[in-house]
This record gives sequence, structure tokens and C-alpha cells, in this order.
Amino acid sequence: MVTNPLDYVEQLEKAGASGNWGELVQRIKLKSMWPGVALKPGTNIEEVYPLLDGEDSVEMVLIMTVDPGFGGQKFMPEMMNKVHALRKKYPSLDIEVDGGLGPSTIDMAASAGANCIVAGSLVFGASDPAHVISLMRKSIENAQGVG
Ligand SMILES: O=C(CO)[C@H](O)[C@H](O)COP(=O)(O)O
Repeated sequence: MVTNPLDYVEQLEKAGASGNWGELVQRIKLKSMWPGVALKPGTNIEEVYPLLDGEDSVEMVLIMTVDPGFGGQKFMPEMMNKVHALRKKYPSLDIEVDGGLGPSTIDMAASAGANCIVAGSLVFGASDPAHVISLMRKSIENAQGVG
């Protein structure tokens, strides 16, 4: 994530990025990488559907559960509607959530259908990071019925 995307346009062009979404996705996939797209809290979920329904679709959607910028912000539960809508429409899509995830919010995200979790403060502030990661993983597995 960047604050001012305009600052990066030239460098991205030199690196081979293109304004054509389909072409960009194809090129990423040709390099054996997985293209994904992130939605800020203010972006409607409908805006991502065209990137998922076409031939050159992204492999993962990241639903920001805080405004992009910095760690330690408060989780926005209202973003779970987006996760739920995506999971209903795309049962096998990787859906990631980022921001404010921890013991009091992980189950909300997991039951809405998120299967990838970004956690900053929780992990880096933990005395036993492996333990908190395992708790988060269990929550996702329970929601998926594989735990
Ligand atoms: O980069 C972020 C926002 O731009 C992330 O939300 C952040 O890294 C996750 O942090 P935390 O788990 O503390 O909310």
C-alpha cells in the first residue's frame, strides 16, 4: 500500500506494469505469482466483481478492516458484509482481512468467510507469537469446519 500512487506510476511502468487490468493479471500469472486486489473501507464490494468474473481474474481479495496507513487501529465490523458477500459469490476465493484482528475480532472475520488474516500488533506485541498465530488459525479452521 502506498500513500500517493502517482509517485509510483513511472517506476511501475518501467517495471512492466500496464494500465490494462487483464494484461497486468496475465503477466503476473505468467511469472507464477498470484495477483490480488485490496479494497479500502470506503470502496463498495461491487467494484471488485469485474476483476473476479472475467477470464483474467485476481486470485485474492483483501478487505481492509481499517483505513490503510498504520497498525493498531480499531477493527471495522461493518466490513464483514463485504467478506460475507464475497464468500457467498466465490466459495473458493482467497479472502484476506487486514486491520484490528485479534482474539475479539477473529471469529467475526472467520465466520464471515475470511481465510487469510493479516495481524500486526497482535503478533508483534505477543510474548508468544506462535501461540497467538495458532489461536487465529484455529478460529479460521473452526469456521471452515476443518478444525
Ligand atoms: O498496514 C496496515 C494498515 O495499513 C495493517 O492494518 C496493519 O499492518 C495490521 O496491523 P494491526 O494488526 O495492528 O491492525
